[in-house]
Amino acid sequence: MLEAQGLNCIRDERALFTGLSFAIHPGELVQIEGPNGAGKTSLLRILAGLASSDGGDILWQGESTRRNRDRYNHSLLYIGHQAGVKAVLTPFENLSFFQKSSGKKDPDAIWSALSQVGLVGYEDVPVAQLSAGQHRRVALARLWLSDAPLWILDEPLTAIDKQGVEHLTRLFEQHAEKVGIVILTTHQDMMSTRCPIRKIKLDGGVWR
Ligand SMILES: Nc1ncnc2c1ncn2[C@@H]1O[C@H](COP(=O)(O)OP(=O)(O)OP(=O)(O)O)[C@@H](O)[C@H]1O
Repeated sequence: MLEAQGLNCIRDERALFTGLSFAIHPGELVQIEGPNGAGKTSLLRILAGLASSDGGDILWQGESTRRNRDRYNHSLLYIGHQAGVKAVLTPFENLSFFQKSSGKKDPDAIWSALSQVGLVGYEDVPVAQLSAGQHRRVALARLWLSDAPLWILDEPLTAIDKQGVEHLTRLFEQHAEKVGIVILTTHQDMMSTRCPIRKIKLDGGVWR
């Protein structure tokens, strides 16, 4: 379970949210909603440990993430706006690099992930030469390679076509069904058929 306890986030002397508290259980698919500038990315970065809050705490499996940062980092996969994809490398090289970071070497799994995101045939093209949607797909292919139970995804559907959005939505549902947790932001409509999407809304310093 992931718990936010009384999180405050002040940016540029503006309170994006204060006292934000929630608990997200295994099996939940959660969308953080709100208009541009409401603080969605700020919240996801705080949850992923990439930015500091201005008060409050985050608990993973009942323990403060400040106390056991390594354990928490191994439990989560964060894909943000800067998707961590190296433009000079090919999709295959990017995914090999990601795999190695978790101590694995499994080319078959990389081929399978490339197939899931429709990039077989582009595996040896430098990412810099790919389209925006294909670039995003390289980043998202990591979802098929990750064992992390907690996925924190900032706008994963941006630049993805309609069919891709449907395919990713099925993947998010499957991850939740396998008692994972998916927390994401998107401005697109997501039609989840197998798993209700819980929404947490940020708007002008208030949340619900
Ligand atoms: N490090 C920072 N320093 C100063 N201001 C920041 C910082 N990070 C975010 N902000 C400000 O906080 C506000 C919220 O930004 P954030 O990116 O979290 O919004 P968002 O809800 O994700 O927006 P969008 O829907 O446009 O992606 C913005 O006004 C932004 O300029």
